[in-house]
Amino acid sequence: MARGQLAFLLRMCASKNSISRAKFLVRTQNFVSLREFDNWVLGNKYCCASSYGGYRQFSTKFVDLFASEFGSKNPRDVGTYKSVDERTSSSSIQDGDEKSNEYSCSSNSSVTVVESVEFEDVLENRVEGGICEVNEGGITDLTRVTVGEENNSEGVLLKEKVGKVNVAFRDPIELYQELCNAQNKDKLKRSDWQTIQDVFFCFGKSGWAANQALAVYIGMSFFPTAVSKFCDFFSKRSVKFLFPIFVEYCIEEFPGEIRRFKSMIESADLTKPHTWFPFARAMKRKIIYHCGPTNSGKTYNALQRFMEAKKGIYCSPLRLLAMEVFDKVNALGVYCSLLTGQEKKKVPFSNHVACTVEMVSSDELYDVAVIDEIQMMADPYRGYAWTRALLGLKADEIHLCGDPSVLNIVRMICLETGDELYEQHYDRFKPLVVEAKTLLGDLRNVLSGDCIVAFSRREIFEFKMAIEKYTKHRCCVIYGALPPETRRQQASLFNDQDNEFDVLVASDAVGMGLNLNIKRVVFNTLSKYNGDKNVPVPASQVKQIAGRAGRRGSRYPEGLTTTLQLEDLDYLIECLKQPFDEVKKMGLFPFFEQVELFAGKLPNVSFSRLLEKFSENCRLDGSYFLCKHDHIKKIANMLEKIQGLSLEDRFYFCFAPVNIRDPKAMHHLLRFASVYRSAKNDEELLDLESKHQVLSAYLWLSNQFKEGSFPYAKKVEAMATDIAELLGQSLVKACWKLIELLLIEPCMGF
Ligand SMILES: Nc1ncnc2c1ncn2[C@@H]1O[C@H](COP(=O)(O)OP(=O)(O)OP(=O)(O)O)[C@@H](O)[C@H]1O
Ligand SMILES: [Mg+2]
Repeated sequence: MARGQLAFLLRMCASKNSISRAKFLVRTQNFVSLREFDNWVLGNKYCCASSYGGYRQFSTKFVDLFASEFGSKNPRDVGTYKSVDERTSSSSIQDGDEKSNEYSCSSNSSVTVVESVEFEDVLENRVEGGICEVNEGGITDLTRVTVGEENNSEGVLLKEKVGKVNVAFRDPIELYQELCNAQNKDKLKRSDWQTIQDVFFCFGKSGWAANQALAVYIGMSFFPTAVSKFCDFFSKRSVKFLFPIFVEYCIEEFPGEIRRFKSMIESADLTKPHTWFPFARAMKRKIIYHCGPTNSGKTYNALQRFMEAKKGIYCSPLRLLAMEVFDKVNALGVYCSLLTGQEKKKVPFSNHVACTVEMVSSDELYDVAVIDEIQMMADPYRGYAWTRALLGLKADEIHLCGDPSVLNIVRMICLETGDELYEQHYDRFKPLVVEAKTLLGDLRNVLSGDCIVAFSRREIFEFKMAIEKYTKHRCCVIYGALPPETRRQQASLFNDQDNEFDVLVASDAVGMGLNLNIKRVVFNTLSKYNGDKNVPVPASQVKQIAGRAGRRGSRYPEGLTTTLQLEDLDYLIECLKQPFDEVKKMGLFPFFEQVELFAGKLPNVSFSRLLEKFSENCRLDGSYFLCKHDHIKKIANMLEKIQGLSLEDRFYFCFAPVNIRDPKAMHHLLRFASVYRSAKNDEELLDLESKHQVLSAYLWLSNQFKEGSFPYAKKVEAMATDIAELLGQSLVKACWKLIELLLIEPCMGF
């Protein structure tokens, strides 16, 4: 950079509603400081709109004035300014590799406009995309500059500050002022202090610097004192001071590296997720938010519209709830299929489907969609599925059922998507009553219609056995690890009045939306193991679980709740009293295609490392967070050693619903992944061959003996076909076999 010149960027916004902007790198010449340049701008009656970091932003008006000063026809065209060069330029500056076109302007000052697309390109992302801060969920935009709606009537570009501003973009002069006022608590290390002393020693000895200082009336004799005081000042604030210069340096010296990183960051761009679904955006969707506490009729009302529709989809947070809706709707004569990660029950002639929210497809077109428990958008692990459903469902009418915690966020989404939002507010049918007496720690106080809530499988069975031993009650059990069919069977056994099973012992798997014949919810404890330690159950979850008591239409329309132990009662009351917290962010997770794009920028990296890198570098808008994915990474790590799986295979294997804390389940997943692809060596091929022989033997036997003696013939036939196909694939890639055999049996003359 030529001495005495300061480089800064003039960002000029173009017309309202247009995203194209004129971009200039402007160098002041003969201006001592940016401030002096500002004065020149103001002196020339140009309107200096605002400053952005170390750069100046100007309104469209300024661009026009600036253009007319230099005779440009089109103020938004960099090239036009350049062409003015012939008429007004007084000289040309050669500064490093950059060609600068100098334009004379007023008095004895001049401005240099340098077209610097590369440089601009690098900066654009940072300035336009906002200033980013890395946090747990990737990079979040803290500052956004939006052109268009936020241009006020004077054409002044407004900066929407969402958080603190990164010093990289600060004007050194402003920064200096701020540093002067700041109370500095940073302590330098001894070695850093020594380094700074050395630098200032050289500076103090520099004849050039002393000469330059004379120009601002710092005499030669005072110069060493000034340098020493400045050294002191600087040493306490050196990091922030140096940073803007560091940024300038990096941009000039490492454009390639910066461009590479930029492209990696861009491929991990999760901003503006509503634009990922152009078909849904092209629709004018009507969103109806059924907002209220548990047992207030939200799902019921949404389902009325679902059943009336020609084609509908119901998205549930739980398999059991999807099944409940599937049963209910079919019983009412509306043909409805069931789709969960594990089950596909296609009901002939059905136009309706009840599914778990992860199974939602944004390809199909629906008249009515219901997304139940919409507040789950904020769930740290699964939130992305609700966010995707809300943004991506192609339905004319979408009914959201949930508590008020995400109402504001849904309002914001609807503004972004352009969907119409209607709100319907509900109150609980009958208040939930807390029983102050509790069970006093004695399971003999269990009554018919009680649901005892425990958070571990072991406790669930202990309670079941104790209750059945010491009372006349029989218990059904529901917990997450039970297959959905078994859960459903247990739920209907409990709901059914004509049997002795009148008590339910359950985990939080009964927590959402279900309608069971529960009179009283009794919490065994209100803390839960989170994989690391015991933590209090969040109030929102306590409310959900307690809300299972006294459902309208059940045998007990008035609900009670209490605890097993007296000491837990206060926390229960506290939870039920707590208002719904407003949720500020919703979950997001990349689609496979996004991960694949990112993988292209980072070849030869393991899948779990890729996910790690993605979460470190992804960019998110302020109202989103990246969903936790430790469980996915754990599976990815386990599958690392399996050769030959494609990135897509790995991605979907990692989403398999296995309990990562269950070694058996993990072992089997590993085995499934190992045999998923064709056999990789002779041993595996032999294994497939002998499996096929066993299956063939079964089929042979089933044909020899009377029907029914070998009942699995159909299944076995399907398995045999699969294995035959796998064998075929393996043989196509069987070059290893030849090599191995050649090594082992060279004498056989292959
Ligand atoms: N208008 C109604 N007529 C008859 N039954 C109703 C009506 N509204 C709701 N119910 C019944 O009341 C019970 C609770 O309703 P619903 O499941 O809609 O509550 P919810 O607000 O969705 O609760 P949660 O937040 O727990 O999911 C259900 O069994 C439902 O069938
Ligand atoms: Mg509901």
